[in-house]
Amino acid sequence: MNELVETATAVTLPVMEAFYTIQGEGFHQGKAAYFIRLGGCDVGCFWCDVKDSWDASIHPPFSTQQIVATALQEVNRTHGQANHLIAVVTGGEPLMHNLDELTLALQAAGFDTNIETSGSSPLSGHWNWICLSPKKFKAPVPEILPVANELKVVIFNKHDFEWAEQYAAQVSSTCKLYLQPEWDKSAVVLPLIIDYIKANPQWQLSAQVHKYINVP
Ligand SMILES: C[S@@+](CC[C@H](N)C(=O)[O-])C[C@H]1O[C@@H](n2cnc3c(N)ncnc32)[C@H](O)[C@@H]1O
Ligand SMILES: Nc1nc2[nH]cc(C(=O)O)c2c(=O)[nH]1
Ligand code: SF4
Ligand SMILES: [Mg+2]
Repeated sequence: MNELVETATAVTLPVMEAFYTIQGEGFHQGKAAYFIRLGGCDVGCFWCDVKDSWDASIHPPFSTQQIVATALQEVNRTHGQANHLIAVVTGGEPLMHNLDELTLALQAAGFDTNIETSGSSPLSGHWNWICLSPKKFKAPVPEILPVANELKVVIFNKHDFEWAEQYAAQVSSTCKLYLQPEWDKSAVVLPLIIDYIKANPQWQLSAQVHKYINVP
């Protein structure tokens, strides 16, 4: 008798680290959030603050079931339930992976799903919140612009304001607008950002608060 043997391979994703902390950036800054940092990035920002994430092959693969079980275990230990607690999927560039299964499983477990992305790979996943941080080194795919909930542009020098406006013109009218100083250039660019926001109050400051309060 010929039988079809189902060889369903579980989806696995390279996980660099996962941690429960305070969201330090953007619209949800200050809220408790469980971060899942996936390995792999093909964008190559020279000022990236997590370059160890770039090579996916050095980060061990985990099934979505394992990732979600670990998330539930961690938040249950500290909080008691996942009900609408934010799970932030970041990286690396998380959209290098198909995130449909992970986000469905996170939502089924009760989490809200938020993503931090450069938008440079095709959009996948089911998201409660999309934070788009476009990069000059690999442009976002056009389909992510109208669905971004938040546009967060890293400012490295004075020319980046004009570049930020080009993206602000392409996102939806409800998309929140943030300027974030490149961490090592903060002394120079933070005063420029403050002046810019005072003159253009549709923009807000995102200051990477986690780096000031020393949480992951
Ligand atoms: C490490 S990235 C990972 C997610 C995705 N690859 C991206 O770039 O959006 C997370 C956030 O940190 C920002 N970021 C990375 N390096 C930074 C730096 N040196 N200073 C300020 N923000 C930085 C990115 O722009 C992004 O908004
Ligand atoms: N606390 C905290 N907030 C963050 N917001 C975005 C982060 C990221 O690296 O994606 C990040 C991070 O690494 N830590
Ligand atoms: S896209 Fe994100 S993870 Fe990739 S190099 Fe740029 S900041 Fe780093
Ligand atoms: Mg970070």
